[in-house]
Amino acid sequence: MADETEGLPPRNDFSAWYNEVIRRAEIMDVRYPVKGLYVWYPFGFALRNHTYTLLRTLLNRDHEETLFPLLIPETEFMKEAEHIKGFEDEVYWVTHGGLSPLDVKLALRPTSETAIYPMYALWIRSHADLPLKLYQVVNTFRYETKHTRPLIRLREITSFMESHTVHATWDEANEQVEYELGLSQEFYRDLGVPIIISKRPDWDKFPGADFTMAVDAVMPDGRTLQIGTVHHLGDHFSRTFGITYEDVNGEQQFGSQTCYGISERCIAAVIGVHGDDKGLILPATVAPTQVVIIPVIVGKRGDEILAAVKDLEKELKAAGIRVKTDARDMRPGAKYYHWELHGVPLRVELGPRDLDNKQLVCVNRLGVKTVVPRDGAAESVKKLLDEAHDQILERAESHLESHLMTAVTPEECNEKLDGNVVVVHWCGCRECADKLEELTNSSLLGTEVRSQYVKNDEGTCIICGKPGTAALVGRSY
Ligand SMILES: Nc1ncnc2c1ncn2[C@@H]1O[C@H](COS(=O)(=O)NC(=O)[C@@H](N)CS)[C@@H](O)[C@H]1O
Ligand SMILES: [Zn+2]
Repeated sequence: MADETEGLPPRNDFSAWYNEVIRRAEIMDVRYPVKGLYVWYPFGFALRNHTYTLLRTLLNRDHEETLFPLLIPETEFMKEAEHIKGFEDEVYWVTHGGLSPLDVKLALRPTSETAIYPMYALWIRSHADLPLKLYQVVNTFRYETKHTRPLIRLREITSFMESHTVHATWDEANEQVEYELGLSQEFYRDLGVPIIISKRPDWDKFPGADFTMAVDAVMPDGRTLQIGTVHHLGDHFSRTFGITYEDVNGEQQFGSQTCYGISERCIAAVIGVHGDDKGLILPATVAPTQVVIIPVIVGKRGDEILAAVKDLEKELKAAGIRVKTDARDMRPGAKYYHWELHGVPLRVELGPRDLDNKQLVCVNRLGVKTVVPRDGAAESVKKLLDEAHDQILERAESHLESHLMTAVTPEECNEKLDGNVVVVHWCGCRECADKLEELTNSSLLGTEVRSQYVKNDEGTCIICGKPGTAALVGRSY
């Protein structure tokens, strides 16, 4: 598929590196003839499926999966005023069936509130029907006008996980917001991606929501990537769509709702946060191939080595490890290059000396070499895969920590914003935020900041000097 000889651009030229690694590591093909729509290569799709299997495992603890239609009638889509305002210039419309114009035009879902909530209104009658917690993983469509980019900003979001829950009270919905934030923390820890959670300012919340909690990653260039959002919808949508239930006293009450979204940006974060100059570095939790065995054929013992490699592969497979053997007739170095580009967490070399010494030489994707006994290979490999995960998480955490700054003046903030995220204090008023954004060409990302590297403390507003609280400022994708 892709020519493997020339190297990748250096990672500090992140945009060029990212575009090239998406192609060379066979994640997505960007040549599809519609802007913002991309094609999954099989390797990328395998990575996507392992990632979403992990996400479904976490969601299935207290949600059920379902599937709603793609097309939303204009009559439903246009019901919630805020929602329309927020999406009217992003939504695609279907106006014809064949040659005949449709009497009601149909929206391609940009997100599915207006498809799901009319059905929730039919399903929910009594408090006994609550809480209702469903999710779906679907493609959604947004006519993005900003720069589109594979996995990061698509016009067809191919892997849009959206969870929609209904509760008896505002507080119970709020507990669900906290639950989904905890789920995000676990999901991203399993991906080795450190996150910062914050409350988006009012002008940036999801259209129709009470408030939005956002999950941000910091990419190598210091720009943030919003890799998840949890919205407390209050009863805005339940009033619009008539989602009511009979409470224990026989009274009709409006439901309180949340919705939660994660797209393939989670994969962009794995690629961006972990990679290096040689290509992808994949966490073993989602790597399509976790281990590659490289037979080192020297002299006349080729058959013996290949037989030993076959046994080893069989043993690792039987232990549930996703393993491949690369017995191609090419230089070991060229093989290493290929598997490093594809981010394989662990390489196992087996040559004549290793045969005689009944050992395996294991090298993880960060280059850490360990010699282990051939006996008990599956256990040793699983342990090395866990250690490799800890190492890439530690590497990512220290990158995040070193790219989180503080500033007390707009000038200082402006200086430090290059390649970093900055924590300031902000009084909470829009004017000061606008001023800061204008002075520093950045966005005020959020308050109530939750990260082990950020003190969510009080201070004086960076613009007006009035009492303020910690706020995250950054440039985002
Ligand atoms: N054009 C896009 N391409 C890729 N991912 C996107 C795009 N637009 C949004 N996302 C991701 O999708 C997540 C959810 O989108 S959202 O608009 O914030 N929230 C919703 O749509 C809610 N209905 C929750 S499902 C965002 O946090 C962001 O990570
Ligand atoms: Zn202020």
